Amino acid sequence: MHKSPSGSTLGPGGLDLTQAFFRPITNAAPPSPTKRQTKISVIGVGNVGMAIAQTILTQDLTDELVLIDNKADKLRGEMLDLQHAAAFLPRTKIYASVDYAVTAGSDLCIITAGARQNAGESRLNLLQRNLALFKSIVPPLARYSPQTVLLIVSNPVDVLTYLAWKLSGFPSNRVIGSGTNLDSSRFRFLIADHLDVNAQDVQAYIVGEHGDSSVALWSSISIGGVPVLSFLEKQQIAYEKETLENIHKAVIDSAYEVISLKGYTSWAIGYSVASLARSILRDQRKIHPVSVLAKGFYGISNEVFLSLPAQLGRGGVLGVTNVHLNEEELQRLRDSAKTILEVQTQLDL
Ligand SMILES: NC(=O)C1=CN([C@@H]2O[C@H](COP(=O)(O)OP(=O)(O)OC[C@H]3O[C@@H](n4cnc5c(N)ncnc54)[C@H](O)[C@@H]3O)[C@@H](O)[C@H]2O)C=CC1
Ligand SMILES: CC(=O)C(=O)O
Repeated sequence: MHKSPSGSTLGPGGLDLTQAFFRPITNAAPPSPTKRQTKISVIGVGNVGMAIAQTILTQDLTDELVLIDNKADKLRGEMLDLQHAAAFLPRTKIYASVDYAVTAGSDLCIITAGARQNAGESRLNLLQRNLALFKSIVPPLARYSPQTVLLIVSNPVDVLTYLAWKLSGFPSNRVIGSGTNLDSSRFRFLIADHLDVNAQDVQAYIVGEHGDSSVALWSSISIGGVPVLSFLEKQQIAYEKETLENIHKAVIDSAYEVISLKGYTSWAIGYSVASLARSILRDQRKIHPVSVLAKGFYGISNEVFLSLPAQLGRGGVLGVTNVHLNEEELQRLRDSAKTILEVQTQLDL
């Protein structure tokens, strides 16, 4: 920028930017003082963080998007690359910094930073690698945004959600793990594919650990309002338990397969987390299977986070649905809680 002889600012080509010619809109109303800006911070700009960021942008879920990572060059590169799409996207201010001060006043902080699985590796194996990292991430986030909702995505997501709860000192309703929202989408896709219906018409939940001990709630599946298992039983159509188990196994194997093929998973988790961001920030009161403090539900007496169908809104978790579990599902859910608890006891807080 240069100055003209009159002292006004000159833009590219020496054009005087203060001339009326450059004011594209005249008599514009001043910005509304009552409009509340929404701010989302995404911590970690790897495959998952960027898939989430770009889905949030395309779905117009926030006024400000902040990116944080400890790799300054990659971070700036990702920020610029997204900013350069401004002409094709809803208007969103995008910032990036290695300094957590930029996250101040966030409504939602999404943590995706950390190590990911190698091919064939369990999520639970990542705990020690991501523990130290969370100790450096959660306290500054909580300090700069004391009213925020924390949404944890890094794995092992259930144990790290518990850790984030402890490190933040937040009430449990404001600390949520993305949990089995993704597994349930994979489940709905596979059921829909099997029955040749639309996945959006399939209501079906995977609960428990986001991982190998997850639990499929077969007894509560419905399609277009028709409860599947009781319908099949009443019609005396022998439903194959093995087919059902195979679908659940395919859900568990999904991430392993994608990781062995492309090295990581990203697009589905991007959409999954954007759906959670929408329900929280737009106070949708929608039910999602997400990782919540499970103590007191279904006979679970320990402080563990695992996925249950929960109602999400502006305050975070508004409640947990009283979905009916049969004896087998109940036992599997308690076993899943035990698996998570065993890993959690390795935490050195
Ligand atoms: N909960 C879920 O459903 C899913 C969870 N994940 C998990 O998400 C995490 C991220 O996966 P990817 O993005 O594929 O990994 P990635 O390796 O592509 O990205 C990780 C990012 O974290 C950053 N990072 C590392 N240490 C940091 C620190 N101290 N502060 C700030 N940033 C830091 C890295 O620089 C990198 O940009 C993994 O733990 C993975 O297992 C992945 C898919 C689904
Ligand atoms: C990596 C992972 O947790 C998933 O895609 O389910």
